[in-house]
Amino acid sequence: AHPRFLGTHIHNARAINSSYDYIIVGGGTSGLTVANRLTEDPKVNVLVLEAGLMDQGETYFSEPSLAGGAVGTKYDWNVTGVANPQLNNRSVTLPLGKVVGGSSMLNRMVFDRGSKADYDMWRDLGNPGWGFDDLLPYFIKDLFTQASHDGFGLLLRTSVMRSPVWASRSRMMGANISSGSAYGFFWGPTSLDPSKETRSSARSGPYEVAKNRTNFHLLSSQQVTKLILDSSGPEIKIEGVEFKSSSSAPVQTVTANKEVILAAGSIHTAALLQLSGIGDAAVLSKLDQTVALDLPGVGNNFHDHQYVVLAYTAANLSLSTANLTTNATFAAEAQAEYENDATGPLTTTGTSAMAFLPLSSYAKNSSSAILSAISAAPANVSLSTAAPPSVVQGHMAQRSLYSKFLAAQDAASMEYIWSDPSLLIALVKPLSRGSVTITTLDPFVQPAVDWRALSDPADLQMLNAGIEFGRALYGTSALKVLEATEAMPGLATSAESYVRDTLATIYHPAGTCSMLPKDLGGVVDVDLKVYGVSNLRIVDASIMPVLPATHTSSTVYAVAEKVSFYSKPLTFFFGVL
Ligand SMILES: Cc1cc2nc3c(=O)[nH]c(=O)nc-3n(C[C@H](O)[C@H](O)[C@H](O)COP(=O)(O)OP(=O)(O)OC[C@H]3O[C@@H](n4cnc5c(N)ncnc54)[C@H](O)[C@@H]3O)c2cc1C
Repeated sequence: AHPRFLGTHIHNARAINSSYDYIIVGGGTSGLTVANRLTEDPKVNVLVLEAGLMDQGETYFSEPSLAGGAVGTKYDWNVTGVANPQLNNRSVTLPLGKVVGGSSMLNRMVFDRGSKADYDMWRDLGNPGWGFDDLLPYFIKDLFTQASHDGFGLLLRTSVMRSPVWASRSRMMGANISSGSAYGFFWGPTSLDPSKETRSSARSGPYEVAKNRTNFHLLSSQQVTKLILDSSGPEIKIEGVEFKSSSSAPVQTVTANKEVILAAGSIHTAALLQLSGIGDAAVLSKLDQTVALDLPGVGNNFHDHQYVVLAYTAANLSLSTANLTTNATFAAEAQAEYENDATGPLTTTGTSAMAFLPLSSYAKNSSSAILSAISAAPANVSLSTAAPPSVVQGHMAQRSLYSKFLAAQDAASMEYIWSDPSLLIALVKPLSRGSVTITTLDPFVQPAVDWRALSDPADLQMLNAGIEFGRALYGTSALKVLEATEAMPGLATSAESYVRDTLATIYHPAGTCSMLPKDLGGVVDVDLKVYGVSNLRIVDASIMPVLPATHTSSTVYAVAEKVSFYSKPLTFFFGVL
């Protein structure tokens, strides 16, 4: 047995206990949120195993204007997807946090929620208790216990507007983004501590709150490589996990007295299940993996938000983000202002002015044709031929709800982010579905991430319409003052070829362990327990059956808050508002 260690962040793997009530795999956004809630009960002890490092206080983890600076560094898994024929055989890179705090440390800090229709779709797919009204208390709870007037929590707010043209002249369309009407133009909130104007993350929030509790241990730089299964009973039981600091390091083990909770994110949670013999038997057998549990949904239903840039130059833009790189005096003043007073342009990420629009708004002329094409297409049009029957059934159920969703006026499918003087245009309700699959039993080889973007032709049609609408915005009186010229794609290039050449992820992978009925390709039930396993839950972005039309972090926190309540043994729940 290991000697008992009464610390929190443990640097020596030998210093942990031999068993814990709960073992959480992944110390990211969802994992740390659940760890914080579980360790509120001093009788419960929790170990978080995190593959990444603890940060060293780098400025890109705190200053809003440097948000995303950790992408491509040692704090990023640096995953590359498989070549996609629909994208002219390009492989798209997918940044993912590999650090204590996970992707909440790498993200661009937009902190919004989807519309009522987004989460009601989750409920209507066979998940009672997961509609917008059910989730709202957990959105409000988030990391932070005290709600402010806008419902986004005291530690979160927006700051100085660095895009005055868009922000002041875009017509505010009355969007009430915190209570289920997340469509129209708005100034997006950011996850930001207003007392210091620094990033709020799972590291600065739940980790800081929980870190001095003696019942909370976090072991970083240790990758969980396998779940240890006991298959002797009617349901599989997870006895514990194996972990290693590197491919060549010795395997270590730790035992779970109650539950193992997977929070390794949409790519690695699915891969870890497959490495442990839980997944689509057809896929596992090909790898000579012993099939402990045939659960075809694992790794399927993978989807992500995706964007292109409509790039402009502007003759009449006096103040812009670019001044920070092109004007040394301006940049020095901004830096001094931030350091001395925590004010000024460096308090923003530069991408807070945004619009989420329904199909009928951005595709006025083509929305009927797009809806008809979706209805007429074979239900499995976007799926691989290898998709298991239950996954096909689940996709059919999604598509029938999509048709209603896309026809609605109060549900968005396209996002516009102002990045002066250009626009990022993101498809936030894609129909195409891909997969995440291990290709070897070596846990240090990244799984194949097959995005299959644009495999459903309707996605391309929506993006084409989205680009046309974006162009039209520059002709409105609000934006005409910029005297802007389109730089990319430029009128000589067709929108379609531009999309195929440049479409990229906007960093919201989801769906690979969907919360759905099992016969619809589900992996977890409404308590987020894995089907067929008595003590295994999944709490990360992989459980989203359909991506909401919003940036995902606030939804990830809300899901983790909701499941913490289910997980908590013998504790009382006092309400969340
Ligand atoms: C570059 C970028 C920009 C983004 N921008 C925004 C934004 O502006 N707004 C927004 O709302 N959302 C944004 N997101 C998305 C959002 O941050 C994620 O949806 C969310 O953080 C995912 O939370 P998670 O708990 O599912 O996974 P993560 O937070 O990624 O946590 C997973 C953790 O598990 C660890 N792990 C993985 N495998 C193992 C293993 N085998 N053993 C041990 N540990 C393991 C990882 O290292 C990681 O720390 C962005 C994401 C990225 C990457």
